[in-house]
Amino acid sequence: MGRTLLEAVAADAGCALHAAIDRPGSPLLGQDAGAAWGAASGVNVTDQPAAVLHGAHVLIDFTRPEATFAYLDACMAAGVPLVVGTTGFDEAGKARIAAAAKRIPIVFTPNMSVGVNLLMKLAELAAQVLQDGYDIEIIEAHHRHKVDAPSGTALGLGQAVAGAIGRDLASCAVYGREGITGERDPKTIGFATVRGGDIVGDHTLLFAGIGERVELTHKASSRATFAQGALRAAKWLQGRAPGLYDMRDVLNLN
Ligand SMILES: NC(=O)C1=CN([C@@H]2O[C@H](COP(=O)(O)OP(=O)(O)OC[C@H]3O[C@@H](n4cnc5c(N)ncnc54)[C@H](OP(=O)(O)O)[C@@H]3O)[C@@H](O)[C@H]2O)C=CC1
Ligand SMILES: O=C(O)C1=N[C@H](C(=O)O)C[C@H](O)C1
Repeated sequence: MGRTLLEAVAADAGCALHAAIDRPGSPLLGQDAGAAWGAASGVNVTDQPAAVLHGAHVLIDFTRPEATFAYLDACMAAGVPLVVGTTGFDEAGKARIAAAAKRIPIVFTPNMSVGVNLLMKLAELAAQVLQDGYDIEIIEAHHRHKVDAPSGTALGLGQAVAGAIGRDLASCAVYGREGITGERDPKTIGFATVRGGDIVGDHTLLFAGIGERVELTHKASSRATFAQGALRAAKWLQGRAPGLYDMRDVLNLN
């Protein structure tokens, strides 16, 4: 995503690259951020967020939770808004982001695409209509390099559905099945994960009833859609009060 973001910034006349940050020890440190695809950006990659954030309008983060926490601290110190696309946080990690959002404006969202955020909205409506007599399952597929499962988007979909029909996701989620599982409990929400090749990101929300089923599916075919969403969120954050926002706020879907 870092590279896709750099390409998106370079192509957007409304954006300018201020800094490019990678982890300590990265072989890219000190190199021009555009070197990876042969387009000089004039900005060298650094592992020192605190040193480069002053003067930035926003930091966009697609990394790992432990890196996000370091960027949260640096953004709070510099008073810089933050867009967090990283997934894989536990409840304590999410609480840490929410606490930081009392001091700086943060957009925190597992999926920056317009289509998935519309899907979240449609999911709530579908769940309200189909909550009785339909088994709810969420199936996601991603590339072989993805390290967290289920995807942040799948969990977000589960949260949206559970919230819409008054179920507690923490107690009704079933993450995969194996062996003699017994019959399906109708109140559960099931998750299934596929990992392989270069799948950019597929999500299906399935309502399976007797005699019919409804499937709501989103398929991302390019990571550019996530980068475009991140830039949209970054622009939307300018001048916002501190607070925890998500992509549905940015897209006016809430
Ligand atoms: N919200 C959304 O729309 C989307 C969210 N994502 C999420 O974004 C995250 C990144 O995805 P992706 O780009 O595919 O992952 P990659 O593994 O390709 O990239 C992660 C980057 O973070 C760096 N990194 C890892 N650990 C640290 C650390 N401790 N400190 C600083 N940097 C670190 C990696 O450096 P190095 O390679 O040198 O280890 C790498 O540059 C994932 O959580 C993914 O789920 C992805 C796409 C869309
Ligand atoms: O890791 C990815 O690639 C993606 N991660 C996000 C997630 O976990 O939901 C969003 C998107 O599907 C791509």
